Amino acid sequence: MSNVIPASELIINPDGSIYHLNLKPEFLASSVITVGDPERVASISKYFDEIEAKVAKREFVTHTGTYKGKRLSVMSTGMGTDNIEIFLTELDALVNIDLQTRKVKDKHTILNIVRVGTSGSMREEIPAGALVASEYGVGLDTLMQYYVTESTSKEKEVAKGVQEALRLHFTPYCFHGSEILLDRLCKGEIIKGNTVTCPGFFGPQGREVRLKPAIPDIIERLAGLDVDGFRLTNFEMETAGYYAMGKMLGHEVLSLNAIVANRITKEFVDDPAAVVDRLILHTLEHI
Ligand SMILES: O=P(O)(O)O[C@H]1O[C@H](CO)[C@@H](O)[C@H]1O
Ligand SMILES: O=c1cc[nH]c(=O)[nH]1
Repeated sequence: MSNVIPASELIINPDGSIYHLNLKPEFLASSVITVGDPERVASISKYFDEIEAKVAKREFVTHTGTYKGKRLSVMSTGMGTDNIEIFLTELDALVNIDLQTRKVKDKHTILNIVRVGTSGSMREEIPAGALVASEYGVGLDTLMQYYVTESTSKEKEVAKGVQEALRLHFTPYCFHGSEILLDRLCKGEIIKGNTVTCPGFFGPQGREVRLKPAIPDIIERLAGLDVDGFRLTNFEMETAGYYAMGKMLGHEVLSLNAIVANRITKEFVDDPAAVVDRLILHTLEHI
């Protein structure tokens, strides 16, 4: 028998919805497509046969409906792993906690969660316009300093390699995405990669606008890393948080990346929405 989770720890709104996502369990499908940008939710749900629910609070916008008869939720998370921590904790609570009794349910429900996001390539051979499925996510943020995690020896080796390459004062984290979803979605034009998740878009990804990054050669250091054949491919801001939280909470999670920038050739795609749309249509067909 699990303990009652107090009102201050898992917050339920007066209408019975969960605090930040503003959702009730019945509004959530078991397959969820996630995006960073709240406006991207409608650019996916416009392909639905019908939309049964639209809910919004802060950066968390949800549309639930059906695509070719399959029930799906599309949800936005905003940017960064701090948002992903809130997002996945509350998403999991909607299916694995009885919100009336505030107890963990005896039967665990697994969600299929696919991130459809944008990303920058750190490899010349992965051009702007490519689509990448993240096999591993490596987090340069400190979110996992606050959770008790278990990782495989390969994940630990990669994390240590990245720490040494960047001479960081803390250990980054590394987690594998869902094998099941990789098999299902990494096909056609989608290539496999390993994604670095950064706690920012500019300095932490080696961009210099007015401020000097502390690690100005971060791209070269990360792109040059080789841990027994393991190579990093692209930068973004959420994947590692998804993979770590998803594994701890027991869900299938995959991150798909529309490469909009190549940091080596300095290119940015002419029409980012068109690249994202290719990834959206692929995801809707195969999820
Ligand atoms: O396009 P989204 O999903 O927001 O993903 C990427 O784009 C944002 C930065 O522009 C970050 O959230 C990064 O992870
Ligand atoms: O270079 C990029 C492009 C998209 N998103 C990122 O975080 N970085």
